[in-house]
Amino acid sequence: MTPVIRLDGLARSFAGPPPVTALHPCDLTVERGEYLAVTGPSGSGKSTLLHLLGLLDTPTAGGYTLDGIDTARLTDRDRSTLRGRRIGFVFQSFHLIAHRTAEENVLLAQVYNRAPRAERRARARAALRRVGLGHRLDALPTTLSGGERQRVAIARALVNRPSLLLCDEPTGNLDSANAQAVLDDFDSLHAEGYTLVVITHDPAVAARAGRTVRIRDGRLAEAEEA
Ligand SMILES: Nc1ncnc2c1ncn2[C@@H]1O[C@H](COP(=O)(O)OP(=O)(O)OP(=O)(O)O)[C@@H](O)[C@H]1O
Repeated sequence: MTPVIRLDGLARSFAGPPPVTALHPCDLTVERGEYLAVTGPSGSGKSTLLHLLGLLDTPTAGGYTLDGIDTARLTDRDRSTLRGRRIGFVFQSFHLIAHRTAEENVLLAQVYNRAPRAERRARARAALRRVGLGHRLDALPTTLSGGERQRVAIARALVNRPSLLLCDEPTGNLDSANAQAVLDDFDSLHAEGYTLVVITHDPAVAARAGRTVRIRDGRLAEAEEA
């Protein structure tokens, strides 16, 4: 089966001054259905890797194949379409649109799927019900708790049935009960066959993933089994 992610010598430097190699050439394969944690101290290169994996940035060397598609060959527009259709993002600070309801936030994520509006609305509601928010469809983010906001973000990330769920410190702004609820959601998504990559500095979050890679000073290495 085609891996979801294949990195071949992927690297990112910044010209500076001073010049910085944020990510040294790295190889990584993530198979469909894997649950991978990426850990590393502050400044190690986690965000740099996240931006590359999320097609939000382009590498200075090496290749990234997503779902068998060589991303280096794509135009900016095709990269955006690929990102919109195949990657679901969950960020630490939720990134919801403040003046739109939960349902509208999830609806708006579907600009890249060509379903009719009624179907998109039905999908948005189903995604919100899936994360236990069927009763808060019309709520504005400001009226939701942090845990509820993150569950709206998860519904938004899922609504296009992405190949990859890319999560950046997803529990970083949550209390421990809400963090557990989000991690439980990730477990069930993993059980359903979703591919998850979770970037975190929290060992308790990483411990939930089946596999961990570590970044240190821009170098990626497979972590030993705990
Ligand atoms: N746009 C940029 N220009 C120059 N240097 C950069 C840029 N972005 C990141 N860096 C440098 O690359 C290195 C890796 O940064 P990165 O943000 O990926 O680390 P991180 O592991 O995500 O850190 P944190 O956990 O604190 O967010 C750092 O030395 C950083 O200063």
